[in-house]
Amino acid sequence: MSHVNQDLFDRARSIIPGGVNSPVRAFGSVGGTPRFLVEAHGATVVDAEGRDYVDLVASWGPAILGHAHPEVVAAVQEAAARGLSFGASTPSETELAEEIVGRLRAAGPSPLDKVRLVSTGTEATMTAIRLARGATGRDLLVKFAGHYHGHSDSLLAAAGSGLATLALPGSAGVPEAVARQTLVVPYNDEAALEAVFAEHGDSIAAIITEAAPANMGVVPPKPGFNAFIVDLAHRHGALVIIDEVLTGFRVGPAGYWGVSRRDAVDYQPDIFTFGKVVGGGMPLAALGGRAEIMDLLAPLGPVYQAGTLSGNPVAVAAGLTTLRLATDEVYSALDKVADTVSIAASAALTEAGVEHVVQRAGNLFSFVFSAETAHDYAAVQRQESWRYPAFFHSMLDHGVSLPPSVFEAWFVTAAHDEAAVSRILDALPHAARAAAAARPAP
Ligand SMILES: Cc1ncc(COP(=O)(O)O)c(C=O)c1O
Ligand SMILES: NCC(=O)CCC(=O)O
Repeated sequence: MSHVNQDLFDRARSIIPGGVNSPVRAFGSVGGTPRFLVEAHGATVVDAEGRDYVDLVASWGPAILGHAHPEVVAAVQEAAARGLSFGASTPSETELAEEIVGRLRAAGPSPLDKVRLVSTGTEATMTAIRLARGATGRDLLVKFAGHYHGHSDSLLAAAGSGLATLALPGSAGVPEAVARQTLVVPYNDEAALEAVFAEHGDSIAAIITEAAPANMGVVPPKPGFNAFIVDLAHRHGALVIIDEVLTGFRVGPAGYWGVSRRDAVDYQPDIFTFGKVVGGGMPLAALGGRAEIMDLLAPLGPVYQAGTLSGNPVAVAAGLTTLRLATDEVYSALDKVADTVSIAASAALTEAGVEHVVQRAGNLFSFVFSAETAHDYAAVQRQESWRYPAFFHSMLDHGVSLPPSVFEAWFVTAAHDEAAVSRILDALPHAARAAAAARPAP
């Protein structure tokens, strides 16, 4: 038995808190040794012991074309050879902004006129909130329980992703005065949202929502819920921030907003946030909205936002090339892989007698170990989540890397070809039987 991953983890833990630079990587809720990755191509990741896995994490979303797509790598190499960072405007950042705006416009009348590039999803949502507060002159923010919008102070209350995995209600270090400015509402609950607006409507700057939540597992909005949010907020003079950091340009060419339009659901939010796919695997994210809101940002307006590495030319090259390669055919391929894998996983769980529901939003999906579809964070938390570690480790033993938490979506890529999918399908029955045999901790 090789101990390379364990040795690397021990060494990392002695010098990096928890051995990781982002908590979700630590295998905290599934146990065992995180795989230290050294390479990734297409649908495959390779660990430091030389073992390869079919990857269903996709760098938590960005790798929509698969890892190290040759054209993306070539674009990055070319850009790098011309200079890593200038701290000045470049032609390509305007091209990327045009590509983002154009994608939404192609899907219908769009509230996205202007875009600013930043480096992480956290920065995008943090800036969006500041902008909403600047635009409205109000302080309160409404977010939904189980949604994750990055790790800025205002957004860690009842957050999904790593906080769900580690069962943390929020974070230490957030000043009470800041925490009080965030009101948390159960998701998909129109009455609860109306009650919050009835009480605080005059003071609410914005509601922020994941376009389709995928950080407590996947919990799609009920039909019309996003439109309801926008209508209610606008009636009270509040703005709506649609967070598409995870869904944007992954579930469709115009993100989940575009998917909703295809289903004849129209809503016009005020600010969008994007990340992950838009940077093609490099640190790049964006926020955008109507011109009169975006022009409140410095240097035109009074809302300050900046970044030494914002619009970094190497990251822009990765993002622009990725988006240009992410054609309608790519999105159809992703949908098909998502269908095949989710149906097969469900069949395997049924065959093994494990109660579960497939939760799905576009090509994003996950499973709750429960008899009922989950519409909110409380329902997701009620599932038999103790079944997941056995399921996860069985998949890993059979060469498939899943997100190491039941509270995360599974990510497919356009590089999941027949061979990759058949490896997943072969692994599933074993994992389903392991989930069936699992028992809750005493
Ligand atoms: C919906 C959503 N918003 C924001 C973020 C934060 O992005 P980042 O990790 O790039 O800061 C994430 C994921 O990390 C996310 O899934
Ligand atoms: N769904 C979880 C994420 O997207 C976050 C990844 C991270 O925080 O490392």
